[in-house]
Amino acid sequence: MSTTHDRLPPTPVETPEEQRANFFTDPFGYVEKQAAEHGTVFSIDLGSLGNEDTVDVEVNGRWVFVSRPHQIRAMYSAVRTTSGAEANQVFFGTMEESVGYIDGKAHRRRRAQLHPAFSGGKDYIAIIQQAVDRHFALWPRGKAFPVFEELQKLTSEVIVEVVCGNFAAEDRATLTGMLPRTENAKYTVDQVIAADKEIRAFVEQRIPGHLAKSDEIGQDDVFASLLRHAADGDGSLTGEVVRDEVFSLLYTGFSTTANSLSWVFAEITRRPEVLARLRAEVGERFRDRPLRRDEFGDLDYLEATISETLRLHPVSALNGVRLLKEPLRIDDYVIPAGSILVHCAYLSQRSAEVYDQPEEFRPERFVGTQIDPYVFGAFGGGQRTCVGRGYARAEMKMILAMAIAGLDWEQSETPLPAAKQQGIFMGPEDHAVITLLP
Ligand code: HEM
Repeated sequence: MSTTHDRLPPTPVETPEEQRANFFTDPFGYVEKQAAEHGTVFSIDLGSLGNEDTVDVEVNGRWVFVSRPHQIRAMYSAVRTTSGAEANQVFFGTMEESVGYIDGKAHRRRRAQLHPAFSGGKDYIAIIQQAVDRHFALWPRGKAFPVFEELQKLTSEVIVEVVCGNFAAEDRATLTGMLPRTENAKYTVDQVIAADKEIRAFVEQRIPGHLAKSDEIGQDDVFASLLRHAADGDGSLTGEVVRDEVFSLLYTGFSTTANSLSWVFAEITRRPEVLARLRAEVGERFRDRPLRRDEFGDLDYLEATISETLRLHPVSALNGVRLLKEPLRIDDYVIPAGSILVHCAYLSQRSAEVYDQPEEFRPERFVGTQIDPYVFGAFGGGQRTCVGRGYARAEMKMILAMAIAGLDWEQSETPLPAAKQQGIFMGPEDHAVITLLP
């Protein structure tokens, strides 16, 4: 238990309501301000997570941000004394039964059930290539357009195919059309919640039909694979669980990559030297054919450009969140039980203590280097590291390789757009406006 002698992390002078309003208006700007004033460990009151029955709300409102590799290591190593599920409620409000919402053994088992689908089990590369071909042909030529909106359509179509490939074509088209309504700053919170509910209901309605003909349909999408585990006697996979798991994968699967790809476009349309190196590496190879698995390793500079983009533009200021069940010492502070630890990759990845010349966009820094999860935190860390990180990198690599080989665009002369919350995730405020040459 915490005592009055424990040193608590410094906190802003504003009222809790002001802290929340300031953070949610400009998460990156607000954490930067706190780090400049208070150093590498500080807390912001982002509100209780509705856990008043189980934790002390006096401390539950404290979200303690950490951003140095040894602090992040301490946070992720405290597996037995932290809960990701309880802290994740801040994100997964409408994905109640999904992997983000469970801890311990059940969490490990669910991850094992999801893992094969996202680690090479399915040939999603061919799916991506076909979708890219169709979508690139439709992107406007000779006039400025927000590439984020186009990327959302593309990444939704691909994730629907990967997760729900056995749905009827019209159902897949409906889902693909619905998903972008869940992540775009132009929609109100109420509109987003309504879209979440609609999609979950749509998925749920299809469960009985798929169960009935499970012998006929392929087992090669995530939906079918979860239903098979359920049919094999895994009682934890109820209809509600399958519904929420499928929704969580569809949502995280399209929105994160669309935002991150938009940042790549925003960066490379302003950096002719980076684009020239990418063009030299990619060449003509992927204009008309997919990137083969054995060629993935060849594109070091492209891979490094994706890492460098995720370093400067993580999708969130909250890259890993864990509710403390017991006090934890971090540097001079004893963080009380009930607090929520936050791994803030935005701060660590822009710190001169962690990266050399952090403000510069230099993909070279990642070429030929091993990624250290406590230094590069765009995918979170520890036992809950992003389930879809391999898939996300492969999808982004494929789309970018085909864009670099097959599209040409005007160089942008305007400053890089500010980051803006699009839904759960952060993307370029202007939705990354680009102009393709005819
Ligand atoms: C650029 C793309 C992506 C980024 C930057 C990203 C980032 C993250 C982060 C920071 C976390 C939290 C990890 C933690 O708590 O330690 C996470 C978790 C998760 N991600 Fe991703 N993600 C991406 C793509 C995807 C994709 C494509 C999928 C699925 C298709 C996905 C599915 C998930 C799931 C299910 C979790 C929860 C894992 C758990 O709690 O065990 N993500 N992701």
